[in-house]
Amino acid sequence: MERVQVVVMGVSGSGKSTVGEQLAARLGVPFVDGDALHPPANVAKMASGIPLTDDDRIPWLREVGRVLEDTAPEGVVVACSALKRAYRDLIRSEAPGAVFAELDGSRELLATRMAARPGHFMPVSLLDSQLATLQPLQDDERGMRLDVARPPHELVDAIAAELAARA
Ligand SMILES: Nc1ncnc2c1ncn2[C@@H]1O[C@H](COP(=O)(O)OP(=O)(O)OP(=O)(O)O)[C@@H](O)[C@H]1O
Ligand SMILES: O=C(O)[C@H](O)[C@@H](O)[C@H](O)[C@H](O)CO
Repeated sequence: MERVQVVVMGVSGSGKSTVGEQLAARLGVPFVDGDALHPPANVAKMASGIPLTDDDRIPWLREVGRVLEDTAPEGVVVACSALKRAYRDLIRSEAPGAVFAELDGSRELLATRMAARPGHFMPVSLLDSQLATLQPLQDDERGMRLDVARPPHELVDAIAAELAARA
């Protein structure tokens, strides 16, 4: 198998962790949750309802890129919001082979899923800022966009098929 360096991206509640973990298992590569790479100060900020700034995110995005590049020779799946084009450019500067799978959903569906999720640090009140910050994947970026109204196993199938078609 070709080396796979996949970023499962999207706003909070879009299913990055759920889909990313299952995709990694399907591909037989490690899974890393980008939330675990945030410095504690970033998590504390989000938990108190304050959106992160570019300055908060930039060192974290570099780390995401390094993890994509260095984790394992067979590749890795990383869950990372990667909301702006410039953020994805930064990740690609560390990991040029990165492919992005963007999880898209309506505000209503995302808010419902966030509210139903117990014990997570991210408040639903930050969803609007996440959506306002999001710059969807552009045509010249390697990747794909998927509708999160579909069940996780279908999303995993679709991403795996697209990766296989590109290999
Ligand atoms: N495709 C799906 N269909 C139904 N429920 C889903 C789907 N994807 C995720 N969920 C559920 O929605 C909630 C949010 O998913 P998850 O925590 O994976 O999102 P996330 O993007 O990783 O969020 P965050 O970045 O805020 O941690 C979870 O309770 C999860 O079980
Ligand atoms: O860039 C950001 O604002 C963050 O990465 C968020 O997206 C969260 O970490 C994540 O979604 C947890 O809810």
